[in-house]
Amino acid sequence: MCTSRCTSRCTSGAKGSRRWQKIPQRDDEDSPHAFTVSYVQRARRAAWRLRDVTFLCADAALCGRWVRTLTEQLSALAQRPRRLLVYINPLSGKRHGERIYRHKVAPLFSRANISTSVIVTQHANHARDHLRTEAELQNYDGVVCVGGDGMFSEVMHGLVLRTQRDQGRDHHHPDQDLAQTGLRIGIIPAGSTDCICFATVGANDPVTSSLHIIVGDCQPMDVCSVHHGDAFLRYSVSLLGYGFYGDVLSDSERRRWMGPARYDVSGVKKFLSHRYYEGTVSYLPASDVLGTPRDRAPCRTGCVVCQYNRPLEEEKEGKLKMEESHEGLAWRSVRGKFLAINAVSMSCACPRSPQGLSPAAHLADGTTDLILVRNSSRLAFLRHLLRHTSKDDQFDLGFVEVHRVRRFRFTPRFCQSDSELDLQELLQEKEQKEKEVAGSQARRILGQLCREHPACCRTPPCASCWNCDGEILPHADIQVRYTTLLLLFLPLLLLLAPLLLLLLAHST
Ligand SMILES: Nc1ncnc2c1ncn2[C@@H]1O[C@H](COP(=O)(O)OP(=O)(O)OP(=O)(O)O)[C@@H](O)[C@H]1O
Ligand SMILES: CCCCCCCCCCCCC/C=C/[C@@H](O)[C@H](CO)NC(=O)CCCCC
Ligand SMILES: [Ca+2]
Repeated sequence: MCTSRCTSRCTSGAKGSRRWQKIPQRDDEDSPHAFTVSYVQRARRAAWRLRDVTFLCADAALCGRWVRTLTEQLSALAQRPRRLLVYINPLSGKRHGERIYRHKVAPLFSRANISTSVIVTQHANHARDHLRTEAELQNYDGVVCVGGDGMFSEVMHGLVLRTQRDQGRDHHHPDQDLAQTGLRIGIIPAGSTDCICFATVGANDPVTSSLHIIVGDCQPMDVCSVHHGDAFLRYSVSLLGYGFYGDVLSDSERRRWMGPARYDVSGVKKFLSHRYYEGTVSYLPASDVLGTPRDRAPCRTGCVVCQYNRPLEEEKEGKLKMEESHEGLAWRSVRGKFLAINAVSMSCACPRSPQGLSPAAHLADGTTDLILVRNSSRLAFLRHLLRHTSKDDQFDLGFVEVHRVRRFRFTPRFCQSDSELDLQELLQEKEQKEKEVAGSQARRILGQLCREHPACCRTPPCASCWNCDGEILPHADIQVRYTTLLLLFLPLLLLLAPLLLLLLAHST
Protein backbone atom coordinates (compact mmCIF):
# COMPACT_ATOMS: atom_id res chain seq x y z
CA MET A 1 0.00 0.00 0.00
CA CYS A 2 1.75 3.15 -1.23
CA THR A 3 1.96 6.05 1.16
CA SER A 4 3.81 9.34 1.14
CA ARG A 5 7.28 9.14 -0.40
CA CYS A 6 8.74 11.27 2.34
CA THR A 7 11.40 9.02 3.80
CA SER A 8 13.52 9.24 6.92
CA ARG A 9 16.87 7.60 7.48
CA CYS A 10 18.91 6.83 10.48
CA THR A 11 21.93 9.14 10.64
CA SER A 12 24.61 8.95 13.29
CA GLY A 13 24.45 12.33 14.98
CA ALA A 14 27.13 13.96 17.08
CA LYS A 15 28.82 11.71 19.62
CA GLY A 16 27.39 8.65 17.93
CA SER A 17 23.88 9.25 19.20
CA ARG A 18 21.46 7.77 16.67
CA ARG A 19 18.51 9.92 15.60
CA TRP A 20 15.96 9.88 12.81
CA GLN A 21 16.11 12.70 10.32
CA LYS A 22 13.48 13.64 7.75
CA ILE A 23 15.11 13.86 4.33
CA PRO A 24 13.42 15.76 1.50
CA GLN A 25 11.34 13.92 -1.04
CA ARG A 26 13.49 12.47 -3.81
CA ASP A 27 12.15 12.03 -7.33
CA ASP A 28 15.23 10.79 -9.09
CA GLU A 29 15.32 7.28 -10.52
CA ASP A 30 17.74 5.81 -8.02
CA SER A 31 15.50 6.66 -5.08
CA PRO A 32 15.99 3.80 -2.59
CA HIS A 33 13.27 1.33 -1.92
CA ALA A 34 11.68 2.03 1.44
CA PHE A 35 8.96 0.71 3.69
CA THR A 36 7.19 2.43 6.56
CA VAL A 37 6.30 0.85 9.85
CA SER A 38 3.60 2.44 12.04
CA TYR A 39 3.92 1.81 15.74
CA VAL A 40 2.42 2.98 19.05
CA GLN A 41 4.41 5.35 21.21
CA ARG A 42 3.28 5.79 24.82
CA ALA A 43 3.00 9.46 25.72
CA ARG A 44 2.15 11.35 28.94
CA ARG A 45 -0.55 10.20 31.33
CA ALA A 46 -1.44 6.88 29.71
CA ALA A 47 -1.94 8.47 26.27
CA TRP A 48 -0.85 6.47 23.21
CA ARG A 49 0.20 8.05 19.92
CA LEU A 50 0.75 6.60 16.43
CA ARG A 51 4.24 7.09 15.00
CA ASP A 52 5.80 6.11 11.65
CA VAL A 53 9.33 5.12 10.83
CA THR A 54 10.60 4.47 7.31
CA PHE A 55 13.41 2.08 6.45
CA LEU A 56 15.50 2.36 3.28
CA CYS A 57 16.45 -0.78 1.38
CA ALA A 58 19.13 -1.36 -1.20
CA ASP A 59 16.75 -3.09 -3.59
CA ALA A 60 13.10 -3.87 -4.18
CA ALA A 61 13.46 -7.59 -3.35
CA LEU A 62 14.79 -6.91 0.13
CA CYS A 63 12.07 -4.31 0.68
CA GLY A 64 9.40 -6.76 -0.43
CA ARG A 65 10.78 -9.46 1.85
CA TRP A 66 10.70 -7.15 4.86
CA VAL A 67 7.11 -6.04 4.19
CA ARG A 68 5.91 -9.60 3.60
CA THR A 69 7.61 -10.89 6.76
CA LEU A 70 6.35 -8.06 8.96
CA THR A 71 2.84 -8.40 7.53
CA GLU A 72 2.87 -12.15 8.17
CA GLN A 73 4.05 -11.58 11.75
CA LEU A 74 1.32 -9.01 12.36
CA SER A 75 -1.36 -11.20 10.78
CA ALA A 76 -0.33 -14.02 13.08
CA LEU A 77 -1.27 -11.97 16.15
CA ALA A 78 -4.63 -13.68 16.73
CA GLN A 79 -5.80 -11.27 19.40
CA ARG A 80 -6.03 -8.41 16.91
CA PRO A 81 -9.56 -7.64 15.66
CA ARG A 82 -10.22 -7.75 11.91
CA ARG A 83 -13.95 -6.91 11.87
CA LEU A 84 -15.71 -4.59 14.32
CA LEU A 85 -19.34 -3.64 14.94
CA VAL A 86 -19.44 0.09 15.83
CA TYR A 87 -22.32 1.95 17.55
CA ILE A 88 -22.21 5.75 17.65
CA ASN A 89 -24.46 7.80 19.95
CA PRO A 90 -24.84 11.14 18.15
CA LEU A 91 -26.21 12.79 21.32
CA SER A 92 -23.49 11.80 23.79
CA GLY A 93 -21.69 14.55 25.69
CA LYS A 94 -21.28 17.59 23.44
CA ARG A 95 -22.76 15.67 20.47
CA HIS A 96 -19.36 15.20 18.83
CA GLY A 97 -19.58 11.39 18.63
CA GLU A 98 -19.86 11.11 14.85
CA ARG A 99 -17.16 13.71 14.20
CA ILE A 100 -14.80 12.07 16.65
CA TYR A 101 -15.30 8.69 14.99
CA ARG A 102 -14.96 9.90 11.39
CA HIS A 103 -11.92 12.13 11.95
CA LYS A 104 -9.95 10.34 14.66
CA VAL A 105 -10.93 6.68 14.79
CA ALA A 106 -11.93 5.47 11.31
CA PRO A 107 -8.57 6.50 9.70
CA LEU A 108 -6.69 4.42 12.29
CA PHE A 109 -8.94 1.40 11.85
CA SER A 110 -8.51 1.50 8.08
CA ARG A 111 -4.71 1.82 8.36
CA ALA A 112 -4.79 -1.29 10.52
CA ASN A 113 -6.87 -3.12 7.89
CA ILE A 114 -9.90 -3.41 10.22
CA SER A 115 -13.30 -3.60 8.49
CA THR A 116 -16.22 -1.99 10.34
CA SER A 117 -20.03 -1.99 10.34
CA VAL A 118 -21.07 1.41 11.72
CA ILE A 119 -24.51 2.09 13.21
CA VAL A 120 -25.41 5.62 14.29
CA THR A 121 -28.14 5.07 16.89
CA GLN A 122 -31.55 6.58 16.12
CA HIS A 123 -33.04 6.41 19.64
CA ALA A 124 -32.26 5.35 23.20
CA ASN A 125 -31.64 1.59 23.56
CA HIS A 126 -31.20 1.22 19.80
CA ALA A 127 -27.74 -0.33 20.32
CA ARG A 128 -28.92 -2.57 23.17
CA ASP A 129 -31.88 -3.94 21.23
CA HIS A 130 -29.91 -4.41 18.00
CA LEU A 131 -27.22 -6.37 19.85
CA ARG A 132 -29.77 -8.35 21.81
CA THR A 133 -31.77 -9.49 18.79
CA GLU A 134 -30.56 -8.94 15.21
CA ALA A 135 -26.78 -8.35 15.23
CA GLU A 136 -24.93 -11.25 13.59
CA LEU A 137 -22.23 -11.46 16.23
CA GLN A 138 -20.45 -14.37 14.57
CA ASN A 139 -19.28 -11.94 11.87
CA TYR A 140 -17.32 -9.74 14.29
CA ASP A 141 -14.25 -9.86 16.53
CA GLY A 142 -15.53 -7.12 18.82
CA VAL A 143 -18.00 -4.30 19.46
CA VAL A 144 -17.06 -0.61 19.75
CA CYS A 145 -19.26 2.01 21.43
CA VAL A 146 -18.69 5.68 20.65
CA GLY A 147 -20.28 7.69 23.48
CA GLY A 148 -20.36 7.93 27.25
CA ASP A 149 -21.03 5.54 30.10
CA GLY A 150 -24.67 5.20 29.17
CA MET A 151 -23.74 4.05 25.68
CA PHE A 152 -21.29 1.53 27.11
CA SER A 153 -24.07 0.35 29.42
CA GLU A 154 -26.35 -0.20 26.42
CA VAL A 155 -23.73 -2.26 24.58
CA MET A 156 -22.97 -4.21 27.77
CA HIS A 157 -26.66 -5.00 28.36
CA GLY A 158 -27.16 -5.98 24.73
CA LEU A 159 -24.18 -8.35 24.74
CA VAL A 160 -24.82 -9.89 28.17
CA LEU A 161 -28.55 -10.43 27.56
CA ARG A 162 -27.88 -11.85 24.08
CA THR A 163 -25.34 -14.28 25.53
CA GLN A 164 -27.81 -15.48 28.21
CA ARG A 165 -30.52 -15.93 25.60
CA ASP A 166 -28.21 -17.87 23.29
CA GLN A 167 -27.11 -20.08 26.18
CA GLY A 168 -30.55 -20.58 27.69
CA ARG A 169 -29.84 -18.85 30.99
CA ASP A 170 -32.62 -17.04 32.95
CA HIS A 171 -31.13 -13.66 33.88
CA HIS A 172 -34.20 -12.81 35.96
CA HIS A 173 -33.24 -15.32 38.63
CA PRO A 174 -31.09 -13.39 41.16
CA ASP A 175 -28.91 -16.40 41.94
CA GLN A 176 -28.36 -17.40 38.33
CA ASP A 177 -24.67 -17.26 37.37
CA LEU A 178 -24.41 -15.75 33.92
CA ALA A 179 -22.54 -17.10 30.90
CA GLN A 180 -19.53 -14.96 30.05
CA THR A 181 -19.71 -12.94 26.82
CA GLY A 182 -17.07 -13.80 24.20
CA LEU A 183 -16.82 -10.53 22.28
CA ARG A 184 -14.57 -7.76 23.59
CA ILE A 185 -15.90 -4.21 23.92
CA GLY A 186 -13.95 -1.11 22.94
CA ILE A 187 -14.92 2.34 24.22
CA ILE A 188 -14.31 5.52 22.25
CA PRO A 189 -14.97 8.30 24.83
CA ALA A 190 -17.44 10.96 23.62
CA GLY A 191 -19.71 11.40 26.66
CA SER A 192 -20.06 13.65 29.69
CA THR A 193 -18.51 11.59 32.50
CA ASP A 194 -16.76 8.80 30.52
CA CYS A 195 -15.73 7.25 33.81
CA ILE A 196 -15.59 3.68 32.51
CA CYS A 197 -13.11 4.62 29.78
CA PHE A 198 -11.08 6.84 32.11
CA ALA A 199 -11.00 4.27 34.92
CA THR A 200 -9.83 1.46 32.62
CA VAL A 201 -7.57 3.20 30.08
CA GLY A 202 -6.36 6.03 32.33
CA ALA A 203 -7.28 8.66 29.76
CA ASN A 204 -10.33 9.90 27.84
CA ASP A 205 -8.68 10.13 24.45
CA PRO A 206 -10.24 8.68 21.26
CA VAL A 207 -6.84 8.02 19.61
CA THR A 208 -5.51 6.16 22.66
CA SER A 209 -8.67 4.06 22.89
CA SER A 210 -8.55 3.32 19.14
CA LEU A 211 -4.94 2.10 19.42
CA HIS A 212 -5.88 -0.13 22.36
CA ILE A 213 -8.60 -1.67 20.21
CA ILE A 214 -6.28 -2.13 17.20
CA VAL A 215 -3.58 -3.78 19.30
CA GLY A 216 -6.38 -6.02 20.47
CA ASP A 217 -5.56 -6.85 24.06
CA CYS A 218 -8.08 -8.27 26.49
CA GLN A 219 -8.95 -7.18 30.04
CA PRO A 220 -11.78 -8.67 32.11
CA MET A 221 -14.18 -6.45 34.08
CA ASP A 222 -16.65 -7.20 36.91
CA VAL A 223 -20.38 -7.02 36.20
CA CYS A 224 -22.93 -6.80 39.03
CA SER A 225 -26.60 -7.70 38.63
CA VAL A 226 -29.31 -5.64 40.34
CA HIS A 227 -32.63 -7.24 41.23
CA HIS A 228 -35.82 -6.09 42.94
CA GLY A 229 -37.12 -9.33 44.43
CA ASP A 230 -37.18 -11.78 41.52
CA ALA A 231 -37.25 -9.07 38.87
CA PHE A 232 -34.00 -8.23 37.07
CA LEU A 233 -33.42 -4.46 36.92
CA ARG A 234 -29.99 -3.73 35.40
CA TYR A 235 -26.32 -4.63 35.28
CA SER A 236 -23.73 -2.30 36.74
CA VAL A 237 -19.98 -2.03 36.15
CA SER A 238 -19.20 1.39 37.64
CA LEU A 239 -21.40 3.22 40.19
CA LEU A 240 -24.56 2.17 42.00
CA GLY A 241 -25.31 5.38 43.91
CA TYR A 242 -28.24 6.12 46.28
CA GLY A 243 -28.86 9.48 47.94
CA PHE A 244 -26.49 12.19 46.68
CA TYR A 245 -25.44 10.61 43.37
CA GLY A 246 -28.95 9.31 42.74
CA ASP A 247 -30.44 12.75 43.35
CA VAL A 248 -27.75 14.45 41.23
CA LEU A 249 -28.48 12.15 38.31
CA SER A 250 -32.29 12.40 38.51
CA ASP A 251 -32.08 16.18 38.81
CA SER A 252 -29.66 16.40 35.86
CA GLU A 253 -31.89 14.39 33.53
CA ARG A 254 -34.05 17.45 32.90
CA ARG A 255 -30.93 19.42 32.04
CA ARG A 256 -29.50 17.13 29.34
CA TRP A 257 -29.45 20.14 26.99
CA MET A 258 -26.58 21.49 29.13
CA GLY A 259 -24.31 18.57 28.24
CA PRO A 260 -21.64 17.68 30.83
CA ALA A 261 -22.25 20.90 32.82
CA ARG A 262 -25.61 19.50 33.93
CA TYR A 263 -23.88 17.43 36.62
CA ASP A 264 -22.19 20.50 38.13
CA VAL A 265 -25.44 22.45 38.37
CA SER A 266 -27.33 19.50 39.87
CA GLY A 267 -24.36 18.64 42.09
CA VAL A 268 -24.36 22.06 43.74
CA LYS A 269 -28.16 22.08 44.02
CA LYS A 270 -28.28 18.67 45.69
CA PHE A 271 -25.32 19.49 47.91
CA LEU A 272 -27.21 22.51 49.20
CA SER A 273 -30.45 20.58 49.76
CA HIS A 274 -28.40 18.15 51.87
CA ARG A 275 -31.07 15.38 52.03
CA TYR A 276 -30.44 12.24 54.07
CA TYR A 277 -32.27 8.94 53.57
CA GLU A 278 -33.07 6.25 56.09
CA GLY A 279 -32.77 2.56 55.42
CA THR A 280 -31.01 -0.71 56.11
CA VAL A 281 -27.97 -1.91 54.21
CA SER A 282 -27.10 -5.62 54.52
CA TYR A 283 -23.88 -6.90 52.98
CA LEU A 284 -21.82 -10.07 52.63
CA PRO A 285 -18.18 -9.08 53.21
CA ALA A 286 -15.71 -10.58 50.74
CA SER A 287 -13.79 -12.96 53.00
CA ASP A 288 -10.27 -14.32 52.39
CA VAL A 289 -9.41 -11.74 49.70
CA LEU A 290 -6.18 -9.84 49.07
CA GLY A 291 -6.31 -6.07 49.48
CA THR A 292 -8.70 -3.63 51.14
CA PRO A 293 -10.49 -0.50 49.88
CA ARG A 294 -7.98 1.62 51.83
CA ASP A 295 -4.70 -0.06 50.86
CA ARG A 296 -4.05 2.64 48.24
CA ALA A 297 -2.81 -0.04 45.84
CA PRO A 298 -4.64 0.85 42.61
CA CYS A 299 -5.64 -1.88 40.18
CA ARG A 300 -3.42 -1.97 37.10
CA THR A 301 -3.49 -4.23 34.05
CA GLY A 302 -2.20 -7.70 34.87
CA CYS A 303 -3.38 -7.16 38.46
CA VAL A 304 -2.45 -10.07 40.71
CA VAL A 305 -5.08 -9.10 43.30
CA CYS A 306 -7.79 -9.52 40.65
CA GLN A 307 -6.40 -12.86 39.57
CA TYR A 308 -6.26 -14.10 43.17
CA ASN A 309 -9.65 -12.75 44.35
CA ARG A 310 -11.78 -13.47 41.32
CA PRO A 311 -13.85 -16.64 41.85
CA LEU A 312 -12.90 -18.96 38.97
CA GLU A 313 -15.79 -20.28 36.91
CA GLU A 314 -15.73 -23.77 38.41
CA GLU A 315 -15.24 -22.65 42.01
CA LYS A 316 -17.61 -19.65 41.78
CA GLU A 317 -20.56 -21.80 42.76
CA GLY A 318 -18.69 -23.25 45.71
CA LYS A 319 -17.14 -19.98 46.88
CA LEU A 320 -20.37 -17.98 46.88
CA LYS A 321 -22.39 -20.92 48.16
CA MET A 322 -19.87 -21.34 51.01
CA GLU A 323 -20.22 -17.68 51.95
CA GLU A 324 -23.99 -17.93 51.58
CA SER A 325 -24.13 -21.06 53.72
CA HIS A 326 -23.10 -18.95 56.70
CA GLU A 327 -25.93 -16.62 55.70
CA GLY A 328 -26.81 -15.71 59.28
CA LEU A 329 -23.16 -15.41 60.33
CA ALA A 330 -21.42 -13.71 57.43
CA TRP A 331 -24.05 -11.09 56.49
CA ARG A 332 -23.85 -7.77 58.31
CA SER A 333 -26.50 -5.07 58.60
CA VAL A 334 -26.27 -1.30 59.04
CA ARG A 335 -29.36 0.76 59.71
CA GLY A 336 -29.34 4.54 59.77
CA LYS A 337 -29.50 7.87 57.98
CA PHE A 338 -27.32 8.15 54.92
CA LEU A 339 -26.32 11.08 52.73
CA ALA A 340 -25.00 8.62 50.14
CA ILE A 341 -24.70 4.88 49.63
CA ASN A 342 -22.26 4.12 46.79
CA ALA A 343 -21.36 0.66 45.52
CA VAL A 344 -18.51 0.73 43.00
CA SER A 345 -17.16 -2.30 41.11
CA MET A 346 -14.23 -0.24 39.85
CA SER A 347 -12.45 2.92 40.97
CA CYS A 348 -14.86 5.19 39.01
CA ALA A 349 -11.93 7.48 38.29
CA CYS A 350 -12.99 10.23 35.90
CA PRO A 351 -11.89 13.74 34.94
CA ARG A 352 -13.95 15.13 37.85
CA SER A 353 -12.31 12.72 40.26
CA PRO A 354 -8.94 11.41 39.01
CA GLN A 355 -8.59 8.89 41.85
CA GLY A 356 -12.27 7.89 41.72
CA LEU A 357 -14.91 7.07 44.30
CA SER A 358 -12.86 4.10 45.55
CA PRO A 359 -9.26 4.45 44.32
CA ALA A 360 -8.22 0.91 45.29
CA ALA A 361 -11.28 -0.87 43.88
CA HIS A 362 -10.35 -3.68 41.50
CA LEU A 363 -11.63 -3.99 37.96
CA ALA A 364 -12.00 -7.78 37.84
CA ASP A 365 -11.80 -9.22 41.36
CA GLY A 366 -15.44 -10.23 41.80
CA THR A 367 -16.03 -7.73 44.60
CA THR A 368 -17.69 -4.34 45.03
CA ASP A 369 -16.61 -1.54 47.38
CA LEU A 370 -19.64 -0.45 49.41
CA ILE A 371 -19.24 3.14 50.69
CA LEU A 372 -21.66 4.31 53.41
CA VAL A 373 -21.76 8.07 54.03
CA ARG A 374 -23.86 8.70 57.12
CA ASN A 375 -25.74 11.90 57.83
CA SER A 376 -23.37 14.71 58.79
CA SER A 377 -23.04 18.47 58.49
CA ARG A 378 -22.81 20.15 55.10
CA LEU A 379 -19.27 21.21 55.88
CA ALA A 380 -18.20 17.66 56.73
CA PHE A 381 -19.88 16.28 53.59
CA LEU A 382 -18.18 18.98 51.51
CA ARG A 383 -14.81 17.90 52.91
CA HIS A 384 -15.64 14.32 51.92
CA LEU A 385 -16.60 15.37 48.38
CA LEU A 386 -13.60 17.65 47.89
CA ARG A 387 -11.24 14.82 48.82
CA HIS A 388 -12.42 13.07 45.61
CA THR A 389 -10.70 15.81 43.66
CA SER A 390 -7.36 15.38 45.44
CA LYS A 391 -5.23 12.53 46.71
CA ASP A 392 -6.60 12.84 50.26
CA ASP A 393 -8.29 9.77 51.72
CA GLN A 394 -12.05 10.34 51.35
CA PHE A 395 -12.71 7.43 53.75
CA ASP A 396 -10.73 8.94 56.64
CA LEU A 397 -13.77 10.65 58.16
CA GLY A 398 -15.88 9.50 61.11
CA PHE A 399 -19.17 9.39 59.20
CA VAL A 400 -17.77 7.40 56.24
CA GLU A 401 -17.22 3.63 56.16
CA VAL A 402 -16.24 1.34 53.27
CA HIS A 403 -16.52 -2.43 52.94
CA ARG A 404 -15.37 -4.80 50.20
CA VAL A 405 -18.39 -7.05 49.57
CA ARG A 406 -19.58 -9.85 47.30
CA ARG A 407 -23.27 -8.96 47.64
CA PHE A 408 -25.45 -6.38 49.35
CA ARG A 409 -29.09 -5.41 49.79
CA PHE A 410 -30.78 -2.13 50.62
CA THR A 411 -34.24 -1.53 52.08
CA PRO A 412 -35.36 2.09 52.47
CA ARG A 413 -36.91 2.68 55.88
CA PHE A 414 -40.16 4.06 54.58
CA CYS A 415 -40.79 1.50 51.86
CA GLN A 416 -44.57 0.93 51.37
CA SER A 417 -44.68 -2.58 52.82
CA ASP A 418 -43.73 -1.75 56.40
CA SER A 419 -44.84 1.86 56.80
CA GLU A 420 -47.29 0.84 59.54
CA LEU A 421 -44.42 -0.63 61.58
CA ASP A 422 -42.48 2.57 61.05
CA LEU A 423 -45.54 4.63 62.00
CA GLN A 424 -45.56 3.15 65.53
CA GLU A 425 -41.81 3.72 65.76
CA LEU A 426 -42.37 7.26 64.53
CA LEU A 427 -45.08 7.93 67.12
CA GLN A 428 -42.81 6.55 69.86
CA GLU A 429 -40.03 8.84 68.58
CA LYS A 430 -42.45 11.77 68.67
CA GLU A 431 -43.47 11.03 72.27
CA GLN A 432 -39.79 10.66 73.17
CA LYS A 433 -38.99 13.98 71.48
CA GLU A 434 -41.94 15.70 73.21
CA LYS A 435 -40.48 14.70 76.57
CA GLU A 436 -36.98 15.87 75.64
CA VAL A 437 -37.68 19.24 74.09
CA ALA A 438 -40.45 21.75 74.42
CA GLY A 439 -41.85 24.70 72.47
CA SER A 440 -40.75 25.83 69.01
CA GLN A 441 -37.81 23.40 68.78
CA ALA A 442 -40.25 20.49 69.23
CA ARG A 443 -42.39 21.73 66.39
CA ARG A 444 -39.27 22.02 64.15
CA ILE A 445 -38.07 18.51 64.94
CA LEU A 446 -41.56 17.00 64.73
CA GLY A 447 -42.04 18.83 61.45
CA GLN A 448 -38.86 17.13 60.11
CA LEU A 449 -40.04 13.68 61.29
CA CYS A 450 -43.47 14.32 59.84
CA ARG A 451 -42.26 15.59 56.49
CA GLU A 452 -40.46 12.30 56.02
CA HIS A 453 -43.18 9.79 56.71
CA PRO A 454 -45.57 8.82 53.88
CA ALA A 455 -48.24 7.95 56.40
CA CYS A 456 -48.46 11.46 57.66
CA CYS A 457 -46.73 13.69 55.18
CA ARG A 458 -48.02 15.45 52.16
CA THR A 459 -44.81 14.92 50.12
CA PRO A 460 -44.19 11.48 48.54
CA PRO A 461 -42.11 8.87 50.43
CA CYS A 462 -38.61 10.32 50.91
CA ALA A 463 -36.67 7.53 49.30
CA SER A 464 -33.97 8.59 46.89
CA CYS A 465 -33.36 6.66 43.67
CA TRP A 466 -30.48 4.48 42.57
CA ASN A 467 -28.07 5.82 39.96
CA CYS A 468 -26.96 2.70 38.09
CA ASP A 469 -24.08 3.60 35.74
CA GLY A 470 -25.90 6.81 34.93
CA GLU A 471 -29.39 5.40 34.58
CA ILE A 472 -32.18 5.75 37.18
CA LEU A 473 -33.55 2.49 38.67
CA PRO A 474 -37.35 2.16 39.18
CA HIS A 475 -36.98 0.70 42.70
CA ALA A 476 -35.08 1.69 45.85
CA ASP A 477 -35.33 -1.77 47.45
CA ILE A 478 -32.65 -3.83 45.64
CA GLN A 479 -30.33 -6.83 45.91
CA VAL A 480 -26.92 -6.63 44.22
CA ARG A 481 -24.35 -9.33 43.52
CA TYR A 482 -21.27 -9.94 41.38
CA THR A 483 -22.45 -12.05 38.52
CA THR A 484 -20.12 -12.28 35.51
CA LEU A 485 -17.26 -10.74 33.57
CA LEU A 486 -17.06 -8.55 30.51
CA LEU A 487 -14.01 -8.37 28.24
CA LEU A 488 -12.51 -5.05 27.16
CA PHE A 489 -9.95 -4.25 24.45
CA LEU A 490 -7.27 -3.31 26.97
CA PRO A 491 -3.62 -4.23 27.56
CA LEU A 492 -3.35 -7.46 29.50
CA LEU A 493 0.34 -7.09 30.25
CA LEU A 494 1.83 -3.71 29.45
CA LEU A 495 5.36 -5.06 29.86
CA LEU A 496 4.92 -7.08 26.65
CA ALA A 497 3.62 -4.00 24.90
CA PRO A 498 6.74 -3.01 22.90
CA LEU A 499 6.62 -6.33 21.06
CA LEU A 500 2.90 -6.11 20.36
CA LEU A 501 2.68 -2.47 19.48
CA LEU A 502 3.92 -2.72 15.94
CA LEU A 503 0.75 -1.80 14.18
CA LEU A 504 1.38 -2.47 10.55
CA ALA A 505 4.05 -2.35 7.92
CA HIS A 506 3.57 -1.21 4.38
CA SER A 507 5.88 -0.44 1.53
CA THR A 508 6.14 3.16 0.43
N1 LIG B 1 -29.72 8.23 19.16
C1 LIG B 1 -30.09 8.41 20.44
N2 LIG B 1 -31.06 9.28 20.77
C2 LIG B 1 -31.39 9.49 22.06
N3 LIG B 1 -30.79 8.89 23.12
C3 LIG B 1 -29.82 8.02 22.84
C4 LIG B 1 -29.41 7.73 21.51
N4 LIG B 1 -28.42 6.79 21.55
C5 LIG B 1 -28.21 6.51 22.85
N5 LIG B 1 -29.04 7.25 23.64
C6 LIG B 1 -29.12 7.30 25.11
O1 LIG B 1 -28.43 8.50 25.53
C7 LIG B 1 -28.04 8.33 26.90
C8 LIG B 1 -26.77 9.09 27.19
O2 LIG B 1 -25.78 8.57 26.38
P1 LIG B 1 -24.24 8.60 26.93
O3 LIG B 1 -24.18 8.04 28.30
O4 LIG B 1 -23.42 8.01 25.86
O5 LIG B 1 -23.92 10.16 27.00
P2 LIG B 1 -23.69 11.02 28.33
O6 LIG B 1 -24.79 10.77 29.30
O7 LIG B 1 -23.42 12.40 27.88
O8 LIG B 1 -22.33 10.42 28.91
P3 LIG B 1 -22.04 9.87 30.41
O9 LIG B 1 -23.04 8.74 30.58
O10 LIG B 1 -20.63 9.43 30.34
O11 LIG B 1 -22.31 10.99 31.38
C9 LIG B 1 -27.88 6.85 27.10
O12 LIG B 1 -28.77 6.48 28.15
C10 LIG B 1 -28.34 6.20 25.79
O13 LIG B 1 -29.22 5.10 26.06
C1 LIG C 1 -18.31 20.67 45.56
C2 LIG C 1 -17.16 19.85 44.98
C3 LIG C 1 -17.69 18.50 44.61
C4 LIG C 1 -16.61 17.64 43.98
C5 LIG C 1 -17.24 16.25 43.77
C6 LIG C 1 -16.34 15.37 42.99
C7 LIG C 1 -16.89 13.95 43.03
C8 LIG C 1 -17.09 13.45 41.63
C9 LIG C 1 -17.24 11.96 41.64
C10 LIG C 1 -17.69 11.53 40.27
C11 LIG C 1 -18.04 10.07 40.30
C12 LIG C 1 -18.56 9.69 38.96
C13 LIG C 1 -19.05 8.28 39.04
C14 LIG C 1 -19.51 7.91 37.65
C15 LIG C 1 -20.76 7.58 37.41
C16 LIG C 1 -21.15 7.25 36.02
O1 LIG C 1 -21.45 5.89 35.88
C17 LIG C 1 -22.41 8.04 35.67
C18 LIG C 1 -22.72 7.88 34.22
O2 LIG C 1 -21.75 8.52 33.50
N1 LIG C 1 -22.20 9.45 35.92
C19 LIG C 1 -22.92 10.05 36.85
O3 LIG C 1 -23.73 9.49 37.52
C20 LIG C 1 -22.61 11.50 37.02
C21 LIG C 1 -22.25 11.73 38.47
C22 LIG C 1 -21.71 13.12 38.62
C23 LIG C 1 -21.47 13.41 40.08
C24 LIG C 1 -20.93 14.78 40.30
CA1 LIG D 1 -14.45 -5.07 41.45
